[in-house]
Amino acid sequence: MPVNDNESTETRHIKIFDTTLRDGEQSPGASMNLNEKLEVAQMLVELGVDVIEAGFPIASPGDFEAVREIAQTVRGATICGLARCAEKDIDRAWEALKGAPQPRIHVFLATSAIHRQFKLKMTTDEIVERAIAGVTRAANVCDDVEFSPEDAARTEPDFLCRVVEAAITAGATTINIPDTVGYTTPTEFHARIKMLIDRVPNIDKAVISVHCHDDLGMAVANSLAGVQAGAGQVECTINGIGERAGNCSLEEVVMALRTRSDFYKVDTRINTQRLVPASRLVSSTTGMSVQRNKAIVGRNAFAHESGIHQDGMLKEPTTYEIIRPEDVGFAKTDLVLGKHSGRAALADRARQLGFQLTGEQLQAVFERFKDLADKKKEIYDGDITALIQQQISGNNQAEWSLVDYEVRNSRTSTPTVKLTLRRGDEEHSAEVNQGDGPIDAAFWAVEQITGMKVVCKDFQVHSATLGRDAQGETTLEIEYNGKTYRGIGVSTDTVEATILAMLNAVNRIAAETENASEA
Ligand SMILES: CC(=O)SCCNC(=O)CCNC(=O)[C@H](O)C(C)(C)COP(=O)(O)OP(=O)(O)OC[C@H]1O[C@@H](n2cnc3c(N)ncnc32)[C@H](O)[C@@H]1OP(=O)(O)O
Ligand SMILES: CC(C)C(=O)C(=O)O
Repeated sequence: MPVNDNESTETRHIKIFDTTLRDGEQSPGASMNLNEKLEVAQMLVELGVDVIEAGFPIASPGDFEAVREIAQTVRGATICGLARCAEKDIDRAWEALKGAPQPRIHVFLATSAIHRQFKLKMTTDEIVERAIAGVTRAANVCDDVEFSPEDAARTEPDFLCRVVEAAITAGATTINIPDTVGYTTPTEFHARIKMLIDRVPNIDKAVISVHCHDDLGMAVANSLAGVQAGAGQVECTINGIGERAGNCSLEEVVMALRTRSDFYKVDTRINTQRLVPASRLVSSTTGMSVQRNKAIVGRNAFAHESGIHQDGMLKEPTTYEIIRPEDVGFAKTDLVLGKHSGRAALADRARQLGFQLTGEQLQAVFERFKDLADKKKEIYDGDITALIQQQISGNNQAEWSLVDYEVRNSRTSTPTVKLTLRRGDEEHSAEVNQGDGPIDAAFWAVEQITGMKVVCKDFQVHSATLGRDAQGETTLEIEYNGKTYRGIGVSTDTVEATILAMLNAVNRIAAETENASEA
């Protein structure tokens, strides 16, 4: 068995054994029906996995049927069925698998002292005998037999070597070393695989496999340590689903092996561009959503919100990304605009939206953008467009600007609006207690401060963006001295959007009046 500890220069092929349909399905609530399993199995073939563990045929008629259907119809990967070291399990597994071009029976028996004493109530000799009997029965019908000493990571080293040697002699072609309860550590697991390679005399007759659980969040790290020590197969699941905290995540282990091939010096057959579609399919099929910050396939895995990172990404993507998003099936990097973003990302988005902003315009939009980002979790393109349009249409004559406002309103009382505006260096305030509602009251307050009596000809409010925290856009037309002026205002608060729209229009009037007096 060639060992790829760092000094080796040889590239080894690592088999990817996917157990989404068996161990993954053991996640509470993740059961899949026959059609769903077939769809996932097809996706696994597209992904390029070497082995699909399709189920545990003795578990139920449905599981049997799914393994049988997958064995009959899915081509391009070894199809595997799980069995206890029990005649009826092995026979049932073979019944489901036979007919597949590349069938595999996976026989398991726990070997650790805890499992022997409390669960199986068997001595070490009985375990060895039972393992031999199970593997022999499977090998009599199927050339490809995998044996797993369940809870191997907690099994006494000498006894583990004894069982593994016996299983290989009985015909096992793959020896899978499970860390069934996610207890081991990378250094310890590396040593365990190395020990088997060094001490089991016939180990070169079998491929060593690793099967790690994530109870301490180390399933991927432990699997990688196993590969580094010489394992040739990794057992894993899409999105890391599986018993309890789950299994080693396929997308993470594959991308770690690929991204750090300089270190591991191995390759896999996985078509990595299918990782995100596979993750989405399994998530929608099982109803188990993927957390946003999940490595490789999470929504945030290639999203950047911080200004310093976005600036780096715009200059050179490798500053903050070690994987190209397209390589795992994302369309592109996502530069999310939010409260941590800077001018570089805002200017870039403005350009993408078709606006060429001057330095001054960018600065003004940036200040309003930061105010908005403090109020809103996500800033959409519609928000940015609204901010820019407002700036472009109003920035030349921004004579009156909003400082603050306060609204008091109820179903039974007349609304009150306290408003403060700035003109030049001076602040002007008014409190009005009149109007049909807070928006009408806001109109009165603006009129009172600016001294402009206007007639509202048209007034519309609509949502400029999506979601509960969407920005409202107010557009209005007012008549002043026989002329009509338009105004636009955008805010998450419709009263504020109205005041801003009103000021937008009022400032046009003020600019015109000023120009006329200068002429
Ligand atoms: C680490 C793993 O992920 S192993 C796979 C775990 N997955 C599952 O268990 C899902 C499918 N399981 C099932 O549907 C059921 O447990 C069945 C059909 C397999 C068995 O059901 P039952 O016959 O009712 O047994 P039950 O589940 O209650 O207990 C398991 C029995 O298998 C025995 N057993 C456990 N592992 C093995 C093994 N590898 N080889 C032989 N016997 C075993 C247990 O000792 C126990 O036997 P006992 O009833 O004589 O004490
Ligand atoms: C059946 C074996 C491989 C298993 O799932 C485990 O030990 O976790």
